[in-house]
Amino acid sequence: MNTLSKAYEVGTTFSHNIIPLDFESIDGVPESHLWSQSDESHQKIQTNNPRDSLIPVIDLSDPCAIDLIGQACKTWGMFQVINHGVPLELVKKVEFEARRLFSLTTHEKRKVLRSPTGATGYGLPRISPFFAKCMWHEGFTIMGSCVDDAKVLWPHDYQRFCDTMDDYQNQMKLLAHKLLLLSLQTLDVTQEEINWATSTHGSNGALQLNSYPSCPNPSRTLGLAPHTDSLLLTILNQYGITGLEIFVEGLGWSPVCPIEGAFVVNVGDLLHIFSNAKFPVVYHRAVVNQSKHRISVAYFYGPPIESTLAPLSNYQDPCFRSLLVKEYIRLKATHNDKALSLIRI
Ligand SMILES: C=C1C[C@]23C[C@H]1CC[C@H]2[C@@]12CCC[C@@](C)(C(=O)O1)[C@H]2[C@@H]3C(=O)O
Ligand SMILES: O=C(O)CCC(=O)C(=O)O
Ligand SMILES: [Fe+2]
Repeated sequence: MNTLSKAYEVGTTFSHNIIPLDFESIDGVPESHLWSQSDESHQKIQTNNPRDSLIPVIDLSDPCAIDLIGQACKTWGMFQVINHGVPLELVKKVEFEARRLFSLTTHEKRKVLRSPTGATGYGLPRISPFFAKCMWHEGFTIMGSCVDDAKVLWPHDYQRFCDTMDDYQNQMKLLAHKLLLLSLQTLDVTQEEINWATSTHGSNGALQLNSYPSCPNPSRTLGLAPHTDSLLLTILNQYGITGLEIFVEGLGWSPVCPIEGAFVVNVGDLLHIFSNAKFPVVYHRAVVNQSKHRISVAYFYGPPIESTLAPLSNYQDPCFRSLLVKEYIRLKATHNDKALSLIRI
């Protein structure tokens, strides 16, 4: 078992619906999924052209990549990366397998439903209990091996799905290490701290397959409500369909334009804390569309859950108190976007 799943396998204090909607069988958007126009999570303020992304696109083979990554992390907490070395064929296989999973019948998918106290499997976004309205979303969470669930879904043909997800998680971990190393080198960091953030021993990853079925009334609902990601770094593929938006002070919700072959990389809460707030966390959400069934795949990378998280020691005034990684995961699970302020000094 992946140790990260231990940190997430905890009783929730919410009694909440845990089953995604049967999107195939409904005509309109039910009341449960209609977000009110006045809800600020839902406001649409797009003042820029959706084709120009604000956040930088960085070529990993560029000799200046390190400075560009440092700059992007400090300014936006987000960037897109190209020439990252992850084989395109594998990236495509992951999309194919994710689509294969989400095209199963509701009955089949519910056989691997994430339990209320579980970490992995099919289900609603974990942040759902913090919002009054439901999201136009279904997800499948993998932490380490997904063989148990895959065997239930495809008793005679589970290996292909598992091998693809294993290969992809390995590639994502390598890329996460590379990107963390580059971004941290632009801060005042000790070798020990670099080792902690990029240690291969006990470090953790999770893969989230997101599915946003086409929606009859996309302007009245949300695919994924605004949130920050919890771990150190997230590496996301939007698979060519627009949907990801970031919140920019003074500008509002602004799209992150999908670029063929690129990954969107963003700073998570743990890296924000570790960097002593030198790297901001970015609020983001996903919107849905009327004609396309959008898939996105996010890899979340984190340090060992039993290790201590503290702001970089070379900075004189730590903004956050130190705590165990698993304690932060618990705080986030119970307080969502208030978690950071609870550990602020
Ligand atoms: C390792 C992770 C990271 C998780 C929890 C766990 C597995 C699923 C991830 C997501 C995926 C969807 C958004 C999010 C906010 C959610 O609801 O579930 C993410 C969350 C986080 O970054 O906090
Ligand atoms: O689907 C997207 O573009 C965003 C997904 C996301 O934010 C997540 O999985 O944490
Ligand atoms: Fe996210």
